[in-house]
Amino acid sequence: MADTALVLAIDQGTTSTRVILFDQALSIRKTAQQEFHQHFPESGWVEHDPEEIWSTTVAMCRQAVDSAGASAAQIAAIGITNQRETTVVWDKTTGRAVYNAIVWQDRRTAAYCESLRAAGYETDVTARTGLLLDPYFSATKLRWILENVEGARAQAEAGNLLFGTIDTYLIWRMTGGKRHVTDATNAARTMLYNITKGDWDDDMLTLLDIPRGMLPEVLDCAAVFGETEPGLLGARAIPILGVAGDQQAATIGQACFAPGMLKSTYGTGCFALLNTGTAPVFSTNRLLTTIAYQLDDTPTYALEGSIFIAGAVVQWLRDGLGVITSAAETRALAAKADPHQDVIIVPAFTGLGAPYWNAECRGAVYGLTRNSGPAELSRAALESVGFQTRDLLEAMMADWTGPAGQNVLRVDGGMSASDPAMQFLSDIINAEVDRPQVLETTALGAAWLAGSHAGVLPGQAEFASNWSIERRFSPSMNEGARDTRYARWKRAVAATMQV
Ligand SMILES: Nc1ncnc2c1ncn2[C@@H]1O[C@H](COP(=O)(O)OP(=O)(O)O)[C@@H](O)[C@H]1O
Ligand SMILES: O=P(O)(O)OC[C@H](O)CO
Repeated sequence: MADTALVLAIDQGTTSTRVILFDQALSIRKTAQQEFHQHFPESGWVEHDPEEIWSTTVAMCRQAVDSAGASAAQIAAIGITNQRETTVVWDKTTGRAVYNAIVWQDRRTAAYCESLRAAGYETDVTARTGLLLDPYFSATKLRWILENVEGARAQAEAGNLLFGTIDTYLIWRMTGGKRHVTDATNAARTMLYNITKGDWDDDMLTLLDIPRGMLPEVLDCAAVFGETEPGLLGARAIPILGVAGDQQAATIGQACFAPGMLKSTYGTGCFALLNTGTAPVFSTNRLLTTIAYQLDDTPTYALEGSIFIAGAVVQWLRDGLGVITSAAETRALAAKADPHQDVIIVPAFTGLGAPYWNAECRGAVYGLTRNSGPAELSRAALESVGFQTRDLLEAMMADWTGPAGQNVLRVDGGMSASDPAMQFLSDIINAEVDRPQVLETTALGAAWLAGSHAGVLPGQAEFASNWSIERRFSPSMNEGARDTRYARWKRAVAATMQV
């Protein structure tokens, strides 16, 4: 193992592209980050420009390497982690996308999903893919492009168009069009992949009328995905050896390798994943079944709860209401909130995700008085994330009969920096909440996949034993208060869904 070996992790997220250079001690040498444009062409539609995703990725890779004073020769491997489900279709000759990337948040296929549900398909779709019939996933977005972009269906049937999630699109570009591949975790988010058979599902392809030839080859998370075109990051071709969807990469970065271990990532939204081992657990409580990671041809499954608004509620206080100027201000404001007021925000700005899956309802604030102000709203915003997490964990625990892990929730993501939010979370779920030293767990997971496959980072057991805690939050709320407050939240959600 050369001392100089570095691993480059690309974290292509919903709002920004981040590239982190790790050394062999898994310390961060350099981070480069750039936001890109969000396009909202119609109500409920969200798109990204694939060229901008590509250009920010190349620019941030170069910036991270250059500003670290490193050279391509020192980079042993590249790992990629990405916003999941977001769908790109491109022409395999020109490399140009035929339409913008349709983002995971986009709801344009809601009516089509509803028609499939009304026709009785949901149970079968869930049995095959682990997912629910929701516009969130790639399949109906891909179908929309084939139906609505002029000439796309004919081109696809002639074998000229390719489909990919963002990992696949980036690898295609990075390898100069030589490799059309994805990993099992990203495949599992398309609603076209049979998660128990480990292959694209022909019945799903028939149902949605999608040509199989458009789909990438599916590999393990640590595998040879290709190598960069010389010139992209210096003269040397660099191998791409690790890929996982961002929430799965965070599960890996949090070393949740044993059944019963649970992580929750608080970024724009919140995604909680419970490792359920090598056999899938199918939810009876409206959670998703997904692949946490696949190594050595063996999938490890997870139950997933997806909340669409977590840190975004704090952004709304800042950008929508203008009552704060930075997210961190919520800490001091929440501490000043009147303890006699019980303001509740149900942040259903784009409907509610798991376990409610209500696309139609919209947000609400309850319990306002003449004295309610920025302090009470800040506290309510931070608490809304704890309440929503409890909803997820209640559903998970109802589904899960395996070992309880350590009855600990490992947290990460930008909002996990908020001490009051994490303390309330611990209080309302009545469990320990552990915040790790490295909060960039998503990039860390991708780096570990690539670096361990390259032989420059430790194996799974040593990686897990190196995971270290920065702070543990323990529950301090009494049971009566916890029950009263959670019951009020449930009433607030019920009322919000009725309006
Ligand atoms: N100190 C803080 N207190 C509360 N929320 C925070 C704090 N710092 C960041 N956030 C929230 O975290 C989110 C950013 O987290 P990040 O992991 O970068 O998200 P993403 O990857 O989804 O863009 C923002 O929505 C922001 O409002
Ligand atoms: O880009 P993020 O961090 O908001 O994550 C998005 C998720 O992968 C969507 O499923």
